Amino acid sequence: MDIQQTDFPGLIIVKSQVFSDERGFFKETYQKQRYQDAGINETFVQDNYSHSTAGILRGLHYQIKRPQAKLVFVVQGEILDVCVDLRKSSPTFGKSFQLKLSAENHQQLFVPVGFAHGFYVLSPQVEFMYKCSDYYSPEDERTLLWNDPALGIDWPLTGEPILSEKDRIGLPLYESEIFESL
Ligand SMILES: Cc1cn([C@H]2C[C@H](O)[C@@H](COP(=O)(O)OP(=O)(O)O[C@H]3O[C@@H](C)C(=O)[C@@H](O)[C@H]3O)O2)c(=O)[nH]c1=O
Repeated sequence: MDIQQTDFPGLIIVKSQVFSDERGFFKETYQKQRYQDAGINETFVQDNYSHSTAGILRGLHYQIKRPQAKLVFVVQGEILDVCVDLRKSSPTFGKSFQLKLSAENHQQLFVPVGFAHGFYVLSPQVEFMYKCSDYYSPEDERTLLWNDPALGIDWPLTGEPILSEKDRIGLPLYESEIFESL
């Protein structure tokens, strides 16, 4: 397993070993001991799966009282994954991290608690999967505005992104709740 630390404390890029043969390939997408050895100690309690088509933008989401660490990866297609650090005492507070995740590059991103998370779909179809360290809690969910100029995120848009109503009316950083004690 290949582990790459980022400049954002706790945000880790993971690539499992891919075993290819004439039938295709095999890889482990989570293995408790190996991921713990890589510094991912969370207990995951929920697995999620979404399907999206080109031009869809989901996010930027976080739960404020029941924050979720996430282990995210793409099973089909390609996305630009974006995480914004909302941990007040973090050296990268308010900054965004971007990474292309695809079925082809086999990368996963471990997003620790304290980040808002979202992605933009780059391919015709995307199958996206992720593990979460806490349960979905809709009343606790917050949406950070994807195009808040203060975030300076360079989304590689090919037109107007397709958004949910919730995401269209997200709040800019200066009006958003942040993680005061992280
Ligand atoms: C996230 C989630 C949604 N839902 C329901 C609520 C709603 O009716 C429907 C669609 O929800 P959403 O519009 O929030 O789905 P979506 O925009 O895909 O939300 C996800 O976005 C990415 C970027 C994340 O980081 C995830 O944590 C999650 O917030 O699914 C659940 O039942 N459980 C869940 O865990």
